[in-house]
Amino acid sequence: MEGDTPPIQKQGRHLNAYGIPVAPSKRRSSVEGGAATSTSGVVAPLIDLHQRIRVCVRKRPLSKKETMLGDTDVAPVVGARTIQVNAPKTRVDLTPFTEQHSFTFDDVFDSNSTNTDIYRRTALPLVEYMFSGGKATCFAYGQTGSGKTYTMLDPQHGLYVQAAYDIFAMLGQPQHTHLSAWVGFYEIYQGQLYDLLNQKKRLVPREDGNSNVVIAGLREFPIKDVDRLMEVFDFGSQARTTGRTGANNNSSRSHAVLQVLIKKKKDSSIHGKLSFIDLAGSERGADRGEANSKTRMEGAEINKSLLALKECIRALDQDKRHTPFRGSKLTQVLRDSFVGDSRTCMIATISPNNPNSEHTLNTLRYADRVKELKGESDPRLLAEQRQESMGGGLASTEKNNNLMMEDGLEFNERSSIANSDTMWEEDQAENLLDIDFPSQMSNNNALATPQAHHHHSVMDHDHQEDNHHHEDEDTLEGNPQRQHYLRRLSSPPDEVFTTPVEDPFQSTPTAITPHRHRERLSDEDAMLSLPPKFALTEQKQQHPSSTVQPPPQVTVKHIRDFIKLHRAQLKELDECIKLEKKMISKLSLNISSHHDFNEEDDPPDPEEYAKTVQLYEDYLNDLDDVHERKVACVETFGDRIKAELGEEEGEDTQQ
Ligand SMILES: Nc1ncnc2c1ncn2[C@@H]1O[C@H](COP(=O)(O)OP(=O)(O)OP(=O)(O)O)[C@@H](O)[C@H]1O
Repeated sequence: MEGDTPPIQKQGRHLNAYGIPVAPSKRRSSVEGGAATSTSGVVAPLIDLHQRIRVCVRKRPLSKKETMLGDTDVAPVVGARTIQVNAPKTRVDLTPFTEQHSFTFDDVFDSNSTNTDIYRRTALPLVEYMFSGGKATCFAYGQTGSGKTYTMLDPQHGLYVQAAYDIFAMLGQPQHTHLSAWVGFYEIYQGQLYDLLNQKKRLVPREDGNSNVVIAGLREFPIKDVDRLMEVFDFGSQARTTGRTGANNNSSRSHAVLQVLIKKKKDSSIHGKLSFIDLAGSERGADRGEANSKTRMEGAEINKSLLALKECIRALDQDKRHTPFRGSKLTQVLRDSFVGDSRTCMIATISPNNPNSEHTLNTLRYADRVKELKGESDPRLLAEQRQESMGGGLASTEKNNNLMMEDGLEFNERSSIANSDTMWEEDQAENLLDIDFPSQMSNNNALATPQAHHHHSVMDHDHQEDNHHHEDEDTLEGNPQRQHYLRRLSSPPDEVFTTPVEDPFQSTPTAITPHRHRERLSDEDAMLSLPPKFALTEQKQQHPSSTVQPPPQVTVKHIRDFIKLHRAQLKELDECIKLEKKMISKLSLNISSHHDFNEEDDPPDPEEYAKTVQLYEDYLNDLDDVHERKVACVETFGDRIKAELGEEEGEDTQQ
C-alpha cells in the first residue's frame, strides 16, 4: 500500500498537526530517528506498555472499492510512532500542492498489521492490569468506515476475542482460581443507555458514595469460556443501533461498551474491570450527505460525546485536577475507569485514501490532542527509551511480552505467563480498588445494580431503576440446557433470574469519603492538588473578597506553585489565541485573494466559492476545538482559585 503513496510535490509545505509550517531542518523522519520503517517487519520501540494513557493509530488497507476508484494512500507510516498525511490541496491559482502533516503517537500500526499485532501492544497489557486488580478502558476512535468495529469487536479477531483467550487462560492459572469472569454489554445512543443483553432495556448510570459508577439494571453474565462469550456478544451485537450514513452503509450509530469484570468467587466483589468501547463514527458535517434530521441529531450527539471524551482523557494525561466528566453520558459512565489508578488505551483508526484525508487529519488531530507527544524526540518517549537502553524501569511483564513477541509465540501461548503475581506487586501496592469497591459484598453483583440508597448520588433523575436480577453462577453451570442460553437470554428476566440483588452498599457503609480520596490524589500531584486543607496551624486570616475562611497557613512555596500554575494557564490561553489568529488569517486571506467575491453584481466562481465555504467549515470546526480548550483551561483554573479560597468544589472535581 505504501507504494501507492504519491511523491510529495516539491512545492509541498510541511505542517505540524495544526497546519502550522515546520522548518525543514527541524523535521525528523524515521530514518533520522533511527526508527524502523513502516513496511512489514517493523518492530515498534520497546516503550512502556503500562503507561496510564496510551494513544495508538491504526491505518486500514485501501478497500477494493477504493482501489477500483483509483484512490491512493496518502498516509504513509514513517516510523514505529510517526505517520504522515499528504493532504492534496489546490492553490487559489488552481495549481495543486500537497500539505504534509506529521503526527507522533505511542504506536502507529501500518495497514499490514494484524489485530493480533495490535492486541499485543494495546489490550494485552490491560488484561494483565485487570488481573492485578485494576480498571482499564480500551477504545477505538475514528471516522465511520475506518475500522473501529473491525479492530475492537470483530467476531473472529477483534481485540475483545483475543483478550478473552488470555482472560480464560489466566483464570486457569492456580493463583487465579478464586476469580471468575462476568460480562455486560450496553450501548449509549442519543445520550441514553440500553442493555444489549436484555432487550435493550433502558439503564441508568448512578454513582455510589465511593465515586464508583454503577449501571442500574445492567444484566451481567458469568462467562466460562471464549465460545460462550462470543455467543453472548453475538446476541448483543444484533441489538446494536446501526444506520446508513453518507460514508458507511452499516454505520454504528451508538457507542457500544463491552464490560468484562473479574470477580472474586467467594463474595462476587469486583477484582478488576476492562471495558472495550467501539465508539460511533466520528463523521462531521460533510459525511452526513443526504442525511435526514434523525441522522443529523445522532451526529450532533455523537460529536458532543466524542469531544467530552477527548477533554477528559486529555485532562487525565496532563494530570489536571478538574476532569469534565459531566460533558456527556459516555464520560459519565466511564468516569470510574478513568480516575484513580486506571489505564486507558485509545486506538485511532484511519482510512488512508485521498478523499478521506481531511477526516484522517481530524482523527489524528483528535488523537494528538488527547496526548500531545512532541515528535519522536518527545521527552516522554526519550525517557522511556533511555530506561530501556539501561535495561531498567520496565515492568517484568513487558519484558516477557517482548521476549515472547520475538519468539513469535501465539497470543494464547503467551497466556501462561509465569509469576503474574510478582509481576504486579508494585501496582498492587498502589491499587486503590480495594477501597473503590465495597469489600464486604453480598453474593451479588457489585457494580450492576444497587437499589436506591442514601449513599448514591443519582446521575440521571429521569428514570426509576428496575429491580436487578442476575444469573446465579452455579445454577447456570449445572444447567443441562446451557447450550440454549440464547433462548433464555431473550426470555423475561424473572424466568431466568430469580435472585434479587441486595444492595451491596447497605452492608458496607462508605469506606472512604470523596474528601479522603482527593487527599490521596493530591499526594500524586502536589502542584495541581488542593492545598493541604489549611489545617496545619491555628493562624487565621480573613480574605477580603470571601466570606469563607482562607488558608490559615500559606507557605512561600505554595504561593510560588500557584503563580506557576497561573503562568501555565496564561500560556495555554495565549496559545489558543495564537491559533485563533492563524485561523482568522488563513480564512481572511482566502477571501481577500478572490476579488470577484467582493463584486456584488458578479457572481463568484462556483468552484472557488465552494472551496471557501469548505474552508469556513474547517475554520468553524477548529474554532470549536480551540474554544473547548479555552473553556477547559478557564474552568480548571477557576476550580483551583475556589480551592485556594477554601470554597467547596463542584461534584466533578471530587475524584
Ligand atoms: N484493518 C483492516 N483490514 C481489513 N479490512 C478492514 C480493516 N479495517 C476495516 N476493514 C473493513 O472496512 C469496513 C469498515 O470497517 P468497520 O465497520 O470496522 O468501520 P467502523 O469504523 O466501525 O465504521 P462505523 O463507525 O460506521 O461503524 C469493514 O468492511 C471492515 O471489514
